[in-house]
Amino acid sequence: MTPGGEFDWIERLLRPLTRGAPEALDLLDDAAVLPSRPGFDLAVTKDAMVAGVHFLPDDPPDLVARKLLRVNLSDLAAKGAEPYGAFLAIAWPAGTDWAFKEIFVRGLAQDGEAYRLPLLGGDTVSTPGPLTLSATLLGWVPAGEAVLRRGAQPGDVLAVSGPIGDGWLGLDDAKRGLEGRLADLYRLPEPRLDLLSSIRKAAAAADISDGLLADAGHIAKASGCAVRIELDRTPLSSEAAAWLAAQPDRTQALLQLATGGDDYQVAAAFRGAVPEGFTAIGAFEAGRGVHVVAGGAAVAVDRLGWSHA
Ligand SMILES: Nc1ncnc2c1ncn2[C@@H]1O[C@H](COP(=O)(O)OP(=O)(O)O)[C@@H](O)[C@H]1O
Ligand SMILES: Cc1ncc(C[n+]2csc(CCOP(=O)(O)OP(=O)(O)O)c2C)c(N)n1
Ligand SMILES: [Mg+2]
Ligand SMILES: [Mg+2]
Ligand SMILES: [Mg+2]
Repeated sequence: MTPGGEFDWIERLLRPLTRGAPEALDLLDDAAVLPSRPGFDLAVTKDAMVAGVHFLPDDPPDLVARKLLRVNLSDLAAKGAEPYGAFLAIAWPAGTDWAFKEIFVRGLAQDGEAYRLPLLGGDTVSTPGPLTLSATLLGWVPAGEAVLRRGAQPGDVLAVSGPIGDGWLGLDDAKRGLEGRLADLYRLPEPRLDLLSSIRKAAAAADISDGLLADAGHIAKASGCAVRIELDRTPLSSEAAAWLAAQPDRTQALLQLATGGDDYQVAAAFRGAVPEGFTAIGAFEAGRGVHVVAGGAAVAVDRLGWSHA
C-alpha cells in the first residue's frame, strides 16, 4: 500500500469515521449493506459542494467538511428525518497534501460525533479541477410521516424557523476578510434538527439553501399552489437588522436578504397553530407563483434566489 495513497487514506483516516457501524463493513467492501427498519421510512438526500461556488477556496478544511455534512443534515431536518448515516464522495485537486486531508477528516469526525452520524461508504478520486465534494445522507422518519414539499394547501400559514439573510451577509463579510458571527455561520450553518418535533407537525417543508423566496416557491410549486410572503415579518438577526437600517432602499434590501440563500433554516406550511420555534411570514394561496409584499404593497421580483447556471 502506498503510504499516503488512496487505500492508506481510507484505512487510516476514513475507517474511524464509521463509528463502528456494522453497515460500513469496515470500508472494505464494494457496497454498504443496510438492514431495513420496520415502522420507518428512509429519507435520502444528496448535496454537492465545489470550492469557489459553495465555500471559499481558502476556508479551513475542517469547516468545509462540517459544512458538507450540515447542508445535507438540513435537508434531512426539513423532511423530519433523524440522521442515520452518510456516504461521501471526494475529488481531491492533484497534489492535495496529507495534512490537509487530516484536517478535513478532523472536521468530519467532529460533526460525526456531534450528530451521531457514521460514515457508511463513499468514493475518493482526484481531479484537475477545484475541491469537489458530495455527501449522500440517510435519515429515518416514522413510516408515512416524512414532511414533503408537496403537502401545502391554500390557507396554510407559511412560517420559517429562524433569521433569514445571515448566510448571505456572512458570505459578504467572509469575502471581504471580515470575521465575526455571520462569517462563522456562513462557514458552519446550523441545521435545524433541534426542531424535528415541530417540523413533523408541518403539512409541507423545505430547507432554505437557495433563498427564502426560491425555497418557499419550491414548496408552492410542488404543492400546486401559490405563496404570499410578507417581507416585513421575516425574522432578522440583530446584525441583519442593523445592516437593513443602513440601506437606502428598505424593500430592495429585504429582497436581498430573502434571496441570498445559505440560510439553512426551514420554511414550512402549517395548518392551524404555528409550533414552537417557527415565525409566520405569509400564507399559501390558490394559484401559482411567489407573491411578495413589503410595506403593505406588492413587490415585483425578478429573481427568487440562487440558481446554478
Ligand atoms: N443530478 C440530479 N440527479 C437526480 N436528481 C436530482 C439531481 N439534481 C437535483 N435533483 C433532484 O431535484 C430536486 C431538487 O434538488 P435541489 O434543489 O438540489 O434540492 P435541495 O435544495 O433540497 O438540495 C430534488 O428532488 C433532487 O433530488
Ligand atoms: C463562495 C460562495 N459564493 C456564493 C455562494 C452562494 N451560493 C452558492 S450555491 C448556493 C445555493 C445552495 O447551493 P445548492 O447547490 O443549490 O444547494 P441545494 O439547494 O441543492 O441544497 C448559494 C446561496 C456561496 N455559498 N459561496
Ligand atoms: Mg440539492
Ligand atoms: Mg440541499
Ligand atoms: Mg433542500
